[in-house]
Order: sequence, then structure tokens, then C-alpha cells
Amino acid sequence: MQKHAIIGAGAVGSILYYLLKDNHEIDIDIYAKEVRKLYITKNDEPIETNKKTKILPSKTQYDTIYICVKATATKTLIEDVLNMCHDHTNIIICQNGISQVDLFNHPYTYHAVVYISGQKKNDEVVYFQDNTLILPDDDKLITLKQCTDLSQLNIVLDENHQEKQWFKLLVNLGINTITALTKNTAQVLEQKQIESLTEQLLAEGYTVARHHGIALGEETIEDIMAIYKTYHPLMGTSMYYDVCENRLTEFEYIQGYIHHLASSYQLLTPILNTVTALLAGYQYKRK
Ligand SMILES: NC(=O)C1=CN([C@@H]2O[C@H](COP(=O)(O)OP(=O)(O)OC[C@H]3O[C@@H](n4cnc5c(N)ncnc54)[C@H](OP(=O)(O)O)[C@@H]3O)[C@@H](O)[C@H]2O)C=CC1
Ligand SMILES: O=C(CO)[C@H](O)[C@H](O)COP(=O)(O)O
Repeated sequence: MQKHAIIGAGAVGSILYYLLKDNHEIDIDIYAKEVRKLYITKNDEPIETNKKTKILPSKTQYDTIYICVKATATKTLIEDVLNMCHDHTNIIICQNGISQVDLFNHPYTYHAVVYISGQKKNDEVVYFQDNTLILPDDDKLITLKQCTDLSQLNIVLDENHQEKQWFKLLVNLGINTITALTKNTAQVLEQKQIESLTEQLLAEGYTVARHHGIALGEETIEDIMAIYKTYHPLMGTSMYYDVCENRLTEFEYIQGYIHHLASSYQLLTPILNTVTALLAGYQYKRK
């Protein structure tokens, strides 16, 4: 029996629990800020989980720990997470944006490229679509993959993990920026002006990636625009939900990071500069 911990019972954490729960070879604990029951719905149907969350700190040690808090909250958890590790624990950081692996002084720490879509509103999580985590093709992760293959979670071990990370970074650069700044869901891409703006933003992000030595294929922008077409028109993004709820966003880990690289390579990225300034302005003096 494997022991897994999910830290953060928000959208991604709760959905991860749902995807793993029917595998009886895994014993799962899920940690939230308070003790409460998980409540998840999919296609307007409630998903039965009698799972109760736990709270940190914990003295239990786990074989795998999934970090499912926002990138902005990672630093506050490091000590608690390290205290829950044994020598061979895998720490899987399930976040968007630039990897925070280096924050953890633990050898088996990995950044997962997350293709899961959901929203936490109050204590309810709505599961929209997708069930995949892409991880590096590392022998250490084979047991985890074999064990999760018996569940609904799809773990992919990919030898081109860095490219996959950047591809997802660009996916989020486009859709998260556009949904957050228009305060509209994926349907906003049906508008031609917005579609064109998104393509131009992606083109700038693609140029930054190439200058940074990331070997993304020439069809990247087309592929990303095709992914957006698979989104339900009413699907939002984590950044959209954040601005709708007046919360701080993860822009520094997505747009801010790419913007920083563009500046350091002295690239001309007018749209990226504009959207990054607007997102920075959104949270200026906001708590
Ligand atoms: N939502 C999505 O569809 C996707 C999100 N992502 C990425 O996944 C990451 C998580 O996003 P998402 O699930 O949407 O975020 P949510 O805000 O829904 O969930 C984060 C959860 O972490 C909890 N939390 C924060 N600090 C602690 C703590 N100290 N102890 C326990 N729990 C804590 C929050 O509690 P509280 O609610 O009380 O604040 C919240 O429930 C982000 O990096 C996001 O960009 C990636 C792909 C898809
Ligand atoms: O990849 C996804 C779904 O497969 C994401 O949900 C999508 O890219 C929107 O962004 P966020 O991760 O911020 O919700």
C-alpha cells in the first residue's frame, strides 16, 4: 500500500483525490486550511466522497506528496512538507508557471505539467475536464506511474519534459491572460479580435522560448489555438477565477517570468509588456 498526501484541497487537489480514490493500492490524505468534507461536482452531478480533509502540520510520512496550492503559497509550506518526507518520497508540484522545484531541499522533487481543469468556489469544486500530469521520464517515477495507471489519473513520463513545461506555460500565457483581463471565459476566443490578440501574444511567448533555448516546434501556436477550441465555452482559468474573486494572481510565475526573460534577451514584445503591466497593475496594493 502506497501512502499519498495531497496538499491543498482546491480545484486541482480535490480533482486529483477524485481521480485517485478508486485505486485501493493507494491510501490518500488530503490537507486543507481547515477540516471539512470534500464536495465535488461534474456535469452538475455531485460526486460522492466522504473524504474529510486534514490540516498541517502532520507527523505522517508519505511515499508521494502532491503540492496543489497556488504558486504564491508554496513557500509557506516547505518545512511542513519536508517533515512529511522519508528518504524516497516523491514531491510532485502540481502548479502552472515556472517550476518551484528548487525551493525544496529534497532530491525527488518534480514539477508536473498539469492538464486538469476545475474551479473551487466556496467549498465546492467543479470538475470541468482533463486528467493528466506530465512528469520527467525518471526511473524514480516508474512505481508512481504503475500505481496510478490503476486509477483515473493519467501520469505521462516524458523525456522532453522541459519542452512540455514551456508548451503549457504558453497555453497559460494565452488563455489565462485573455480570460483574466476580459473577465470572460473561453468563449471570448470566438471574437476575432481576441483570437488574433491571443495569437500575437503566443507568438511573442514563442519567440522568448526559442531565445531561451527551448526547442518548441513551428506548429506550437497552431497546436495551442487548437487546444483552446477543445475548451468548454464556459470554462475559465485559475487566473480568471482569481480576478473574479478579487484575489491575487500567479502572474509573476507566468506572464511576469516570460516578460523578465524577454527583457533580458532585449526582445521586442509589446503585447506581453502591456498585459504584464496590466496584471501587475491589477494587484498593485491589493491584498
Ligand atoms: N484550476 C485549474 O483548472 C488548474 C490549476 N492549475 C494550477 O494548479 C495550482 C493550484 O490551482 P487551483 O487548484 O486552481 O487553486 P485553488 O485556489 O483552487 O486551490 C488551492 C488550495 O490550496 C489551499 N491552501 C493554501 N494554502 C494552504 C495551506 N497552507 N494548507 C493547506 N491548504 C492550503 C487553498 O485553501 P483556501 O481555499 O482555503 O484558500 C486552496 O483550497 C495553481 O498553480 C494553478 O495555476 C493547473 C491546471 C489547472
Ligand atoms: O490545461 C488546462 C486544462 O487541461 C487548464 O485548465 C487551462 O490551460 C486553463 O488554465 P488553468 O490551468 O489556469 O486553469
